[in-house]
Amino acid sequence: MADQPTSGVPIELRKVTKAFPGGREPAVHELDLDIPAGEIVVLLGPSGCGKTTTMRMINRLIEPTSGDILIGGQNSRGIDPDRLRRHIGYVIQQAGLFPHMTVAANIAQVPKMLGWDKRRIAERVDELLELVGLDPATYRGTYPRRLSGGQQQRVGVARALAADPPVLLMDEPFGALDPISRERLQDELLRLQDDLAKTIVFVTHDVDEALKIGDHIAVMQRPGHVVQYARPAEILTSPANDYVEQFLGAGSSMRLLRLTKVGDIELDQVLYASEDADAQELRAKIEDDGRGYALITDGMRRPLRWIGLDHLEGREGPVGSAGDPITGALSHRMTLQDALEELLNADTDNVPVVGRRQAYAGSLSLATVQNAIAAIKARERERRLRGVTAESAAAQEAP
Ligand SMILES: Nc1ncnc2c1ncn2[C@@H]1O[C@H](COP(=O)(O)OP(=O)(O)OP(=O)(O)O)[C@@H](O)[C@H]1O
Repeated sequence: MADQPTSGVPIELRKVTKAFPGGREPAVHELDLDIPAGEIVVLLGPSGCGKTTTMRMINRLIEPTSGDILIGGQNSRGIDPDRLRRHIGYVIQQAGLFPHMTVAANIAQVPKMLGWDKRRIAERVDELLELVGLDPATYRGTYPRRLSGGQQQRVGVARALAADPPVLLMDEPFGALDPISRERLQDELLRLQDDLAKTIVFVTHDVDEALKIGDHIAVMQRPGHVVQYARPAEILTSPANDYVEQFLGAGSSMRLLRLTKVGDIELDQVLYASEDADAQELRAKIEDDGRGYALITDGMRRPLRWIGLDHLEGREGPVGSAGDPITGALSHRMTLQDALEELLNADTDNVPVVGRRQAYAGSLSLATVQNAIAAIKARERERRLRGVTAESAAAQEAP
């Protein structure tokens, strides 16, 4: 097995149409879509808008009536369908595992077809089980019926990744799971994708799922075409038309909170110092800063304690162990919604945020979150206004 996973390749759909015999309208109609390498692109839309048909044309489970699909620049019509499918992982709802095969045998299907030797397959199966968070010793010999829905889905993902394909197609993979397992698997997919950088086409009709996991979202409408193709924040703050707006539904502020990561907003820069800092020098800095407190960090800049002027009163030499231990820290990867929950339950108004290697990156308070949401909305209003002005100017110039 190569150490570096094979990263994604771009997929291009060029005027792709699928008309099923006897259908009143085509399932997919002249669809153009550029799916960048290494991104998660979500096909989002109501039932019957052609999401599954689009996806299944990519791995040629369904043949387009017309149009072309290029995978890594190569026209899929020229690739043998079996060969194509070995290079495209496919994950479906309820995993679709073979019940009479063990977990290991299910995962090993494609490597076996590719003629890998037994040892390489066994090593790969264990590696993949680890990757999707299942202990190999416990699960490799188990049968699917003994697994929970979430565990089955993890095995489904491991199976799709078995031969390290550059492309993954995921058709409502978490649709049958309870909300908690579903969230967990979404998080894990994002974590995996950080390392794997596959090109992932993901079908869902769940708006929140799309906003959370998509790098880009293609909002589809019947008959099989794309009405808006943009990044999640843009779809949320400037829906292309009434159809998209209605499909997204109400609650855009709450969705913005879910969509925005703590690391995306401007954090409060509370003064920080190490335990070695001179107590009286720090005291002077805190007085200058005006906030009345600072954060003490260790040598790796990891937050340890809050310190106030009273803790430093009369203290000579280094700060040492003075101050009150912090009761928690927020990760820069958390959504603002999760951060808000923590802030509401925190003992202090400000909570430190940690970035890579748990190093202090800034602080967050309720007021900071509120300002950030207001700023995102104001930016968007301004952008829309500019768009409208440009449109009316163009209309006036028109003969
Ligand atoms: N094999 C088929 N034969 C005839 N019509 C089909 C076939 N497969 C899909 N269709 C029709 O094509 C249209 C698009 O179906 P498709 O399954 O791609 O939609 P979808 O957006 O994935 O819907 P869902 O969310 O319900 O899965 C629908 O009108 C469907 O009835």
